[in-house]
Parts: sequence; structure tokens; C-alpha cells
Amino acid sequence: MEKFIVKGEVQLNGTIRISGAKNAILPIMAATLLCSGVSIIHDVPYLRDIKVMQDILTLFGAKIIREQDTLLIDTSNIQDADIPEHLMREMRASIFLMGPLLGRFHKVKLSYPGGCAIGPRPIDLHIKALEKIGASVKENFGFIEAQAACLTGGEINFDYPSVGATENAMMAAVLANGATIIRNAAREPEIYDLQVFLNKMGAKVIGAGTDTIRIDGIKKLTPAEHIVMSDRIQAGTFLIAAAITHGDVVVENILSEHIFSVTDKLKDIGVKITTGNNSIRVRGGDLRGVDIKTLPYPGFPTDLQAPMLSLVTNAKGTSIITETIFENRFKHVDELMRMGAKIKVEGRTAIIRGIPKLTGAIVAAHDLRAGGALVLAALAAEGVSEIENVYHIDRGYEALEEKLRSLGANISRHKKD
Ligand SMILES: CC(=O)N[C@H]1[C@@H](OP(=O)(O)OP(=O)(O)OC[C@H]2O[C@@H](n3ccc(=O)[nH]c3=O)[C@H](O)[C@@H]2O)O[C@H](CO)[C@@H](O)[C@@H]1O
Ligand SMILES: C=C(OP(=O)(O)O)C(=O)O
Repeated sequence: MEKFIVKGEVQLNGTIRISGAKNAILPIMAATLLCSGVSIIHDVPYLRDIKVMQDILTLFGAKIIREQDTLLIDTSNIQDADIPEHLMREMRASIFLMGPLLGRFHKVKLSYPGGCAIGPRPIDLHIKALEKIGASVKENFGFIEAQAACLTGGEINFDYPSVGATENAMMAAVLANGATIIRNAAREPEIYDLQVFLNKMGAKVIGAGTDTIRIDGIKKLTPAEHIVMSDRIQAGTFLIAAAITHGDVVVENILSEHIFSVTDKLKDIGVKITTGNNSIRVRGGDLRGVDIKTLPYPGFPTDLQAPMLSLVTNAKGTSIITETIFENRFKHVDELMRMGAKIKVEGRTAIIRGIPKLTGAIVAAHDLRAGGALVLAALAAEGVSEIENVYHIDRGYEALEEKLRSLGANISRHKKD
């Protein structure tokens, strides 16, 4: 087990480049199972979830080579296999394999996925979507078995725009007979990136990024090469890091349109934002309280709720943050209170009374973004903080401490005693 030790009150200054997005790479890696041959994915960071996806694809016989930030995934000799429960439980994205495996092998048996413990995370929408295009799905003692001699295009109307269920449905439908229409689809940029990759493989998908996606099934896909989109959540985390330390940071390789909901809120809080061509500069100012509600894209992303909550603990006045996506995504609150933050949680709403400064403390990351949020709080706090359970942070932030150090932060990684 590892921990971070952070000495706070250091302004961050400099330039940081954002790498490819975990949440775009994982479904794209799953999609490589849909064809035979070598697919190439560029700008892939070293993350724990990506290593787990590599391990799963390897079980199916895929040969994977990493050349720096490029993954070469050879699916020429893949065959059906069972995914051990411990790998399924490692991350939410393991469920993204259901659609491609069904498309390729006409049957799939999986246990339930894991992922951040941020409230119940059912997979009913994934299952219903696959049933709509002809799969028969049985749930038995923690396992899901789906089969379809032949998937057939159909109409999928989501009750809720689930990101993962939209991606699973797209990946299953590309090899189905006929056309599939997905309505009330999630509109996240990662879904558009998946569409681009699938179309490079020869699929016929249109509409990703809107709430209606149409997939005209084809018989066979071919391998593709792709530079994955940059990670808007990582970018947002660095923007907030600059703001909380009153620093001056340029975040490069980010499309500002992907995070305008975040930069708009940062401006409301009092932070100076300058948008360049594929970059954003953030300069800290006097912080004032704001109200934020997490929503599906293009609303404020739930994955930046925890980092933003850290920021407003230092904002003058009262802030109200409402989490509408996940039922239990306030585990960072108790930890921030150990650092002196004044926060009251009522149901899905956190009410934060800003204080001039947090104080360093020993705290624990309970999930990925909560871990990121505690690192940000520690950067601003007076004194030294220890953040335990760094393995959560490693799921989604590549070498976070090295990147922060390049901006001047005083942070180091240690084995926990
Ligand atoms: C690997 C990945 O890409 N993870 C992201 C993905 O997760 P994920 O794909 O799991 O998120 P979803 O959009 O599916 O979940 C949103 C909400 O829908 C509910 N739901 C979802 C599926 C289902 O079958 N039934 C159901 O009720 C969930 O419990 C949750 O309350 O989108 C989330 C929302 O932007 C992000 O926080 C995660 O970082
Ligand atoms: C919630 C997240 O990831 P996952 O869906 O993989 O748990 C996240 O990336 O913040």
C-alpha cells in the first residue's frame, strides 16, 4: 500500500500536457475484439485500469505490445474464454466487454463489474439494450449469460442516458443484421470517440454526441489506428489544482468545448480562464462560493465533483454542490472535514461554508476522484498531509505526483508503514 505525502501552500506554475482519456481508451480496447488483426491506439497513459483491460484481452488470446504511449493490440488469434471474477471486479469498464464479445462470439458469460464505490451501479440498462437487439440474457448467482445466434438491429430507448450502456449497445450493434437506433443515448465526448474508432474499423455509426445514434450493421470489421481523445477529467483536475493553489498553469492538449461546464464554473468562482488553441490557461484569483449540480454531458461532470468540492472549501461564502448521477459520491467529505473543511451533507447535497485555509491531516482516498480531490486539498492546506490508498488514484491519474512536481508541488510517494 502506498501513500502520498504533500507539503501544502505551494503555488503551481507551468505547463502540463494532458494524455489520452481512460474512459475513451477502455471501450476502444474492448472494441478491438470485434475484428481480427492489429489495431493501434496512440496516447495511452500508464493506468491501472488499462493494465487490467490488457490482462483481460490477453486471456482471449490477444497479443498486446506497448511502445511508449502506443498500444498495438493483435486480435488475430482470439478465442472465447471466461473472465475471472477478480478481473471483472477490478473496474467498471469490464462490462464494456459484453457487447463486443456478444458481437464476435454470439455468447458471453460474465460476473458483475467493479469500479469506484460511489453508490449502486446496476447494469440493467446494458442488459435491456442487448435484449432489444436480439440477445437472450440470464442472470444467475452473480453471473450474466447472454447469447444471440444472430444479433438483429432494433430500437433501444434508454430510460436514462447511461454512458456505459450506450457504448455497449453501439459495440454490439455494429455487427448486427440491420439498423439499430439508440434514443436518449449518452452524449459524452468519449462516446463520439468510440464512434470515430468503430467507423475507422469499417462500421457505420452516426449521431454520437447527440441523443440519437444510428448503427447500420455490417458483416465484418477490420483493425484500425486511432489517437485517443484527451482526458477532460484529468484536464479539469489540473485546472482546479491551479485554482486552489492560486497558481498560473497552462493545460495543453484539451479541447475547451469538452469542459466548458467546468471552466464556466471556475470563472464564476473567480478564477481567470484564457482559452487558446487546444489549451487553457488558468490563473487563481479570490475565490467565491458557487452552486453546482452534476449532470450528464454537457452538464457538470460527476467525475469532477470531488475536486471542485475541495476548491470551494476555500471559497468565500457558501457553496452548494448537488450530486445527481451517483447515490453515494461524497466519501471525500469526511476526509476534507479532517482537514478543517466546514461541510454538511443533506441527501445528495453538500453545503460548504468556505474557510480561509485547510490544515494538513492524514486522510484516505476512498475512490479515484475522491483521491484526486484530497491531493488538491493537501496542495492548498497549511502543513503536511498524508493521503492513503494511492492505488485508487493510480486507476485514473498517470504519475500524478510527477506531473504535479513538474508544476512545483511538494509531493512524494511512499510505502505505507
Ligand atoms: C469507465 C467509465 O467510462 N466510467 C464513467 C461512466 O461510468 P458508467 O458507464 O458506469 O456510468 P453510467 O452513465 O452508466 O451511470 C450513470 C447512472 O446511471 C445508473 N445506471 C447505469 C447503468 C445501468 O444499467 N443502470 C443504471 O441505473 C448508474 O447507477 C448511475 O447512477 O460514466 C460515468 C458518468 O459520467 C462516469 O462517472 C464514469 O467515470
Ligand atoms: C467513476 C470513475 O470510473 P469508473 O466508472 O471506472 O469507476 C471515474 O473515472 O471517475
